[in-house]
Amino acid sequence: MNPLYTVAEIRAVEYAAAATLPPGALMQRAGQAAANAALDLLPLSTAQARVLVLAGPGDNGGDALEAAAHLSYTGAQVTLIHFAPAEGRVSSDERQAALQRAKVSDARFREVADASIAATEWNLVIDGLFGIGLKRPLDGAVRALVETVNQLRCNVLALDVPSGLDADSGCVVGPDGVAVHATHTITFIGNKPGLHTCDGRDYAGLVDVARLEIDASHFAPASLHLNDVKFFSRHLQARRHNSHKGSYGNVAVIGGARGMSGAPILAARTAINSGVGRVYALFVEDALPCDPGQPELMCRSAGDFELNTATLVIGPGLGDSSAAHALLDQAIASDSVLLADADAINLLAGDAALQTRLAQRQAAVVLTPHPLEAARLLGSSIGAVQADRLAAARTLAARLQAIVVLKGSGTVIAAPDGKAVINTTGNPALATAGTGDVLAGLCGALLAQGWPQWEAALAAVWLHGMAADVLVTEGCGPIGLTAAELIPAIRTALNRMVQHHAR
Ligand SMILES: NC(=O)C1=CN([C@@H]2O[C@H](COP(=O)(O)OP(=O)(O)OC[C@H]3O[C@@H](n4cnc5c(N)ncnc54)[C@H](OP(=O)(O)O)[C@@H]3O)[C@@H](O)[C@H]2O)[C@@H](O)CC1
Ligand SMILES: Nc1ncnc2c1ncn2[C@@H]1O[C@H](COP(=O)(O)OP(=O)(O)O)[C@@H](O)[C@H]1O
Ligand SMILES: [K+]
Repeated sequence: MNPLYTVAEIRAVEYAAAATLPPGALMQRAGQAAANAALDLLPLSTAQARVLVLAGPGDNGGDALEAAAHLSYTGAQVTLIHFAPAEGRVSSDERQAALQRAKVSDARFREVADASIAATEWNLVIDGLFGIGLKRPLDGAVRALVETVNQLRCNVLALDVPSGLDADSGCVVGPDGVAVHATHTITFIGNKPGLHTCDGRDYAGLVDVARLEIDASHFAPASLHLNDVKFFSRHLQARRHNSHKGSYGNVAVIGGARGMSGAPILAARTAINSGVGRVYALFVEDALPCDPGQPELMCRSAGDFELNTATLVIGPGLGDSSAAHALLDQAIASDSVLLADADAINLLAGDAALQTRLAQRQAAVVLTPHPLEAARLLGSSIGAVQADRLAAARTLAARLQAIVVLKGSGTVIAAPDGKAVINTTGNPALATAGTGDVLAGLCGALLAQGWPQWEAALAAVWLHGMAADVLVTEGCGPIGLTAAELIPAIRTALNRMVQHHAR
C-alpha cells in the first residue's frame, strides 16, 4: 500500500536487483519508462513535438539519454543538453552506452548557453539533471538552466526526482537553492518521501512510479507509506438503529483564553458535526454562555468540568497562563484519551516533567503540532524541523510515546515504534487561521467514537485534507477558504466514506 523508500533503501534495492540482471538493464528500463511517460504528455502526432531533454553528469543523465534516443525514434524533435561528468569523474558503463545510443539517434545536441532555449515553444521538457545522487545546491550553468526552464509554460517531466530536490526530506537543497518545477515526475524503483512533503508537492507535480520490473523479494518491508483509506477504513462504522447519543462518546475541548474563544468553538463545532454524542467547549477564562451558531455545544468554565468524562482536546486558544498550565496538568493526570494541540504543546515544551508524565500515560495521546510547535518541543528551529520532517515527527513520537501529527504540506503522522505515514490530501487553502483547530476537533471526535489513536489520526488528516480539496474544486478556495467552511465539508466526506466502506 503505497510504500515510500529512502535513498539508502532505494540504493540497496538497486544494488541487489542489478546483481541479478544484465549490465545496464535498469537504466534501459528507466529510459524506456521515461519515454513512455513523455509520450503520454505529447500530442498524438509526435512528429510535431519539440522535446527538450536535460541530461546531467550522473546516472540520472543516463536515464535521460536513453529516453532521448527512444523519443527521437518516435519522430519527436528531440534537443539534448548534455553535461559530461566533471573532470576526474568517470561515467558508469551503462551511462556511456546510453550516451552512444543518444549520439546515433536523431536527437540534436545543443550547448547549454544556447539563447534559443528560452525562446522556443517546447511541448515538453525532460529533467534528467540529478536524481538521488544530488549532493549540493545547483550552481553555475545548471542553476541558470533550471531557472530558464522554470520560466517555460510547457509540461516538465522530472526523472526520478525534480533536480535540486532532496528525495528524502523534500527540501530544495540549499542554502538559497533552486530546483526544477516539474508538472510530472516519474520516479524509479520505489516512491520517495521527498516527493510528497515539505517542498516536494510544489516541485514534483503528479508522481508516477516505475518499478523497473524489480522482483518484490528485493524490497525490505517499508516503515513509511503514503496515507491510504485502506489503513483506516475498517473503523468507518454504520450507525446502529438501536443507539443513542451516549453511544457516540463525549468530547471536551479545553481552550479559550481571553480573546481566543474562536479556537475551541471551531474545534467543538467540528466534533459535533463529526458524529460525537455530546460536545463541551470549556474555557480557561470567561466562558461564553453559549455558541449561538451551534447551540448544541455545552459551553462551560473549564474549572467546573470532570475531566474523566470525555475525550479531551486541549490547546486551541488555551494561552499560557498558570490556569492553562494547571488544566494541562490535570488533563494529563486524567484517565481520558487526550489530544494536545496548539498552546497545550507550547506549555508542554516548557515543562520537561509534564512531558515525562505525558509519555507515561496509560490512555492514548495524540499531538498535532505545526512545525513551530514541533520545534519548541524539540528545542530546535522551524528550519531544522522542516529539513527533516520525518525525523522530527518520529523523534517526538518516540520521546512522548504518542501519535504525532506534524502538520503542513505533506502532513507526517508518526507512531512511537517508528512507523510513519505522509498524507496526500489537502492543499494551500488550508493555510488560514483555525484550520488546525478543525483538525483537532475532528481527530478528537473519532477518538471519542472509539477509534484507535493511529487510525483516528490517519483518518482525521485524510478527511480534513479531502474536505479542502473538494471545496477547492467547487471554487471555495484556495483563496479565501475559511476554517468554518471546512466543517460541513468534513461532515459530507465522513458520511460518504461511511456509506461507501461500512457494512
Ligand atoms: N544505478 C542504477 O542502477 C540506476 C540508477 N538510476 C538513475 O540514476 C540516478 C542516480 O544516479 P547517480 O548516483 O549517478 O546520481 P545523479 O543523481 O545522477 O547525480 C550524481 C552526479 O551529479 C553530480 N552532482 C551531484 N550534485 C551536483 C550538483 N549540485 N551540481 C553538479 N553536479 C552534481 C555528481 O558529481 P560529483 O559530486 O561526484 O562530482 C554525479 O556526477 C537515479 O536518480 C536514477 O535516475 C536508474 O537508471 C535506475 C537504475
Ligand atoms: N499549504 C498547505 N498544504 C496543505 N495543508 C496545509 C497547508 N497549510 C496548512 N495546512 C494544514 O492546515 C492546518 C493548519 O493548522 P495550524 O497551523 O495549527 O493552524 P491554526 O493554528 O490557525 O488552526 C494543518 O492541518 C495543516 O496541515
Ligand atoms: K531529475
